[in-house]
Amino acid sequence: ALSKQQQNEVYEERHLKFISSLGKGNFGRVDLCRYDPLGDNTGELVAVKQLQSNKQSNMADFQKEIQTISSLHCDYIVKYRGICYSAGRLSMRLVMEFLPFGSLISYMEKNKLIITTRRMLLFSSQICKGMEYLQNLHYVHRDLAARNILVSSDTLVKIADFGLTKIVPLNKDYYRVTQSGESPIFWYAPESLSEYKFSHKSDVWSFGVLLHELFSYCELSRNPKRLSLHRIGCDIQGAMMAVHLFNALREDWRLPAPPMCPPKVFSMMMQCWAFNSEDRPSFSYLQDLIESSLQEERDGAKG
Ligand SMILES: CCCn1cc(-c2nc(Nc3ccc(C(=O)NC)cc3)nc3[nH]ccc23)cn1
Repeated sequence: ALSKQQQNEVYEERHLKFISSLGKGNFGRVDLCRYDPLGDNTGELVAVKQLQSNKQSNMADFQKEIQTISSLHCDYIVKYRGICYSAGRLSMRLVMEFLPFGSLISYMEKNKLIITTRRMLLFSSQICKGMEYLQNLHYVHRDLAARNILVSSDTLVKIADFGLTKIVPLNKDYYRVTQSGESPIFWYAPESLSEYKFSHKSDVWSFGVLLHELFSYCELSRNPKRLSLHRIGCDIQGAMMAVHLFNALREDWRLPAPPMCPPKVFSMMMQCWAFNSEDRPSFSYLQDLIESSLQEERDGAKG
């Protein structure tokens, strides 16, 4: 059941006008809708997520996702607007703020010729702040990747899609999952590959992979899955992929530096990819590294 605060924002289905499909997240589909109670097209645009399959397990996960996102209040996390109960009240829909510039991947591809290092460091800093906020609430995101970052404006990005987010129990510093599901293993830390362990430090590993995507302009030819399969062999299938990837990482293979990537930024990625989770930096330390890189870029610009 939803708390009092969560119930306040109830959207009536009859005023929620479908406009277009925006994308697919974990188990769900996201549509652009206009919430138009006056019926004169002056209503606000919202992003509405609904479950694809109404499998019992997915419904429970969806309710957890709604509880998670409605508890987050941060400039660098996509905002919760409310809930829309469908007719039978069987399935419900999650209403969120609409981010007009779409996914970071499409944004970077479209604008790669005008995106500066400073802009990429600004985006990195915003994602880092969003992750610091999540960590302070004991949330582990578990799916931090460019595909789950949305662009609000030319100077603001936000973390989206909390379908895999879990709360770390107070007495432990990691969360162990049972089902692997559709695992994004190329963003996974070694301990997540070998023991299904997820923690703030495994989120830091994924943040390093996200930095790699960002400084590769999210180009498909250089995406983490393609570069990793090139290393472990493209003929490896299923569970064996995780084994080969783990072995490559244990033998100190890492994603290669993106072309033209500033050395300080690649060094940041390498620190995130420390094999032992306790050797990885915290998000607040990463914040300081990014700030010092940003300052260097500002000084450099002055010449
Ligand atoms: C992250 C995976 C699930 N997912 C979330 C969204 C989403 N999209 C958008 N805006 C958006 C998306 C696409 C485009 C576009 O031009 N496409 C060709 C323009 C604007 N705002 C959102 N607010 C909350 C979720 C959400 C889409 N997929």
